Amino acid sequence: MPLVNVIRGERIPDAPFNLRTPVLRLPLWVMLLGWTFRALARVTVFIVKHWYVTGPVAVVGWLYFKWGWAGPVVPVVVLGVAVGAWAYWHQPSFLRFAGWPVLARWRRVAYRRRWLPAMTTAGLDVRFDRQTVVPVLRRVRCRAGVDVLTVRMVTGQIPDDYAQVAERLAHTFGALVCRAAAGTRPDLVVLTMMRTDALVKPIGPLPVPGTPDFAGLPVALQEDGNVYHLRLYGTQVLVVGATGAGKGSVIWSIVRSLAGGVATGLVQIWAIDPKGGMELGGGTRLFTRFACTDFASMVEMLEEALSVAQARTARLRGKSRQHIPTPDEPLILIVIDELAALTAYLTDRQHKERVKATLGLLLTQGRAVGVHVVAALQDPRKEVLPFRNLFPTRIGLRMAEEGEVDMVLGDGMRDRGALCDRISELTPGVGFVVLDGVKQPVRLRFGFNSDSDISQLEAEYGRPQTPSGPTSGGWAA
Ligand SMILES: Nc1ncnc2c1ncn2[C@@H]1O[C@H](COP(=O)(O)OP(=O)(O)OP(=O)(O)O)[C@@H](O)[C@H]1O
Repeated sequence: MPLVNVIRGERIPDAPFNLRTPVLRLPLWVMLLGWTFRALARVTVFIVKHWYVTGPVAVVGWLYFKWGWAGPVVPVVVLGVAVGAWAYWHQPSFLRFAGWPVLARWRRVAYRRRWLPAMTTAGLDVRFDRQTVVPVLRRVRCRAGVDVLTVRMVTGQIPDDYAQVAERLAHTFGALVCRAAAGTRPDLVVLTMMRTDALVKPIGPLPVPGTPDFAGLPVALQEDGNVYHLRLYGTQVLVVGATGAGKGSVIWSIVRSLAGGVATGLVQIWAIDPKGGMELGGGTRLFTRFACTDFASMVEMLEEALSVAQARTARLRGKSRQHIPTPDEPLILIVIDELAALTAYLTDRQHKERVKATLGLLLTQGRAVGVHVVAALQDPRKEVLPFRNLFPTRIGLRMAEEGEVDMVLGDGMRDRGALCDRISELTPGVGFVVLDGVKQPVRLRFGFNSDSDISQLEAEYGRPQTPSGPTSGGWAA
């Protein structure tokens, strides 16, 4: 083997036996001695490598030899009872130190059995120096419903090669979904195999924080069971999803997470619901301003928000780069359900031009001075929303077409696992988001606020309105 032709990966022999032409003539006893040493070395390596099986078998054998049947039976029963009690009384530590590691060992054997055909049929094997080289399965870890495989890639491969065939790998290994992400070292890729879906069941409304943390609002549950915190500071949020995808649940989850601030005056929510108030009309006392039928008042609201943002910018220039909300100068959140109604479907040309002129400036200037926008949209095409790229935070719910995913979440995100077009119609509120500094999209489900939850939220945190002459379908406080 020439030392220069070495690449990472597991080499697969081409034939069951590789016969080499003899170059040295050795006596039979030397050959026998060599084979014996080799066999002994292999047995020793096997015993040490599989200590978790060979160790207990040796102990049980020794006990049997010493005391007959009673020898192994009594300790095995005592151990079984102790493990059962541990699992019953403290399941988290049992799972962490015993349950998951044992399952991971077992699963590793199952993955190893199917590894070579899986890598070959997925096109992840490499022909090099007249040999087949496949990626090495380094480690398997298990969590509830998830297997995490650490794989050492063959030289020349990148994590995106695995992301592109992730669906094949999921079917091959019997997982619901497989996601590929870069590992902790450049030569490693991490494959996450989802065995069960933690997001199948709807999630109820999350608790309302007394004082909202604008750097992390609790709005959804991630598939690993952690709460997803949305950062509002310094950003604008776009929510894209087909009809019935649950855009309303995203909006209400955000409103809910800010309700504590609404009650204390730290937050003002200005709501625009061009669909006649069907979505947001249920909780109007949470909104300082609300417009739902009159497009002129919607445009005026946007223009007023822009003038607030510009006045704050002029005041803070050279003093601070981030506005800190106070009851005197609250954070303003403009919520728009169906943004395309203002940017594309509006028939009045004049209004449309005013929206375009205002929105672009508002999105760029507002985020540093506490004037934020959360907008929902069904159709993410450029002709519908020219401002897509001005929303740093984008949430993708169920989408109608494959091509829309990268359009919303960024190039290559569908390959990296954001399968928005595959989200079931039966799971509204499920979506993907790309977190700051993380290349892989995160799957989550937003909490669902029923009509009675919204009424309760309004009753608890809403403020009495002081309409200064209601505009048609809305008012200004
Ligand atoms: N997070 C959720 N969990 C469970 N069910 C949900 C969730 N979000 C929405 N739903 C259900 O799906 C239905 C449609 O949701 P929603 O109205 O929010 O969709 P949408 O995307 O706003 O649709 P449209 O664009 O047609 O208004 C709701 O009536 C509700 O029953």
